[in-house]
Amino acid sequence: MTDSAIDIEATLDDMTQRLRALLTASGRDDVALIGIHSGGVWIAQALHERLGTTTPLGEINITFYRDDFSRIGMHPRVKPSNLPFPVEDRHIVLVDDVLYTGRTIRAALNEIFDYGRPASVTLAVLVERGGRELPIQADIIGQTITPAQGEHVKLLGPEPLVLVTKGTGQ
Ligand SMILES: O=P(O)(O)OC[C@H]1O[C@H](OP(=O)(O)OP(=O)(O)O)[C@H](O)[C@@H]1O
Ligand SMILES: O=c1cc[nH]c(=O)[nH]1
Repeated sequence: MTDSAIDIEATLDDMTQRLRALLTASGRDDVALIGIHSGGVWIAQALHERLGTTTPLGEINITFYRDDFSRIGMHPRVKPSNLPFPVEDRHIVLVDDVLYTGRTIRAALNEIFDYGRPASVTLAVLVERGGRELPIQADIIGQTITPAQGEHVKLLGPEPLVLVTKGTGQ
């Protein structure tokens, strides 16, 4: 089996603890979680279970909202978004696996706001790496990693969850 670049289970436990503390401190105990397809949904599922959140998990697929959509087009079998709760006035926790340029989060926020106006959005990511191209930061970061120039990190899953680092051309 491929070795994970980080201990995912321990990182998820630690994120859950910090997220719970943050939500309690800000009076946002009643939250709805939304994972970004696909790795973000796996992380959101893990946090949803650990937090014991009662609102069903939401999933969004940002394909239509990507700022390079006209360049890459759409995969014919793209999985649709599913937000099984009203977004209006809800405290949302948006979850993704990797935060890099911030463009995926920008697209996800646009999509969420098309469903309604949330009371707040808290961002939780498993890993963040440098390279932001937009003024977007996460509230909860599992691990900060510094891949070498040209390396790409990817979360494999859903079972087991493994974070791999690949050089360009591999
Ligand atoms: O901050 P950014 O520069 O937007 O990068 C982060 C995004 O990149 C990856 O998704 P990707 O679109 O590569 O697809 P994947 O979920 O299939 O890996 C990852 O899952 C994040 O959603
Ligand atoms: O390294 C990276 C950069 C963008 N998105 C990823 O998933 N990994």
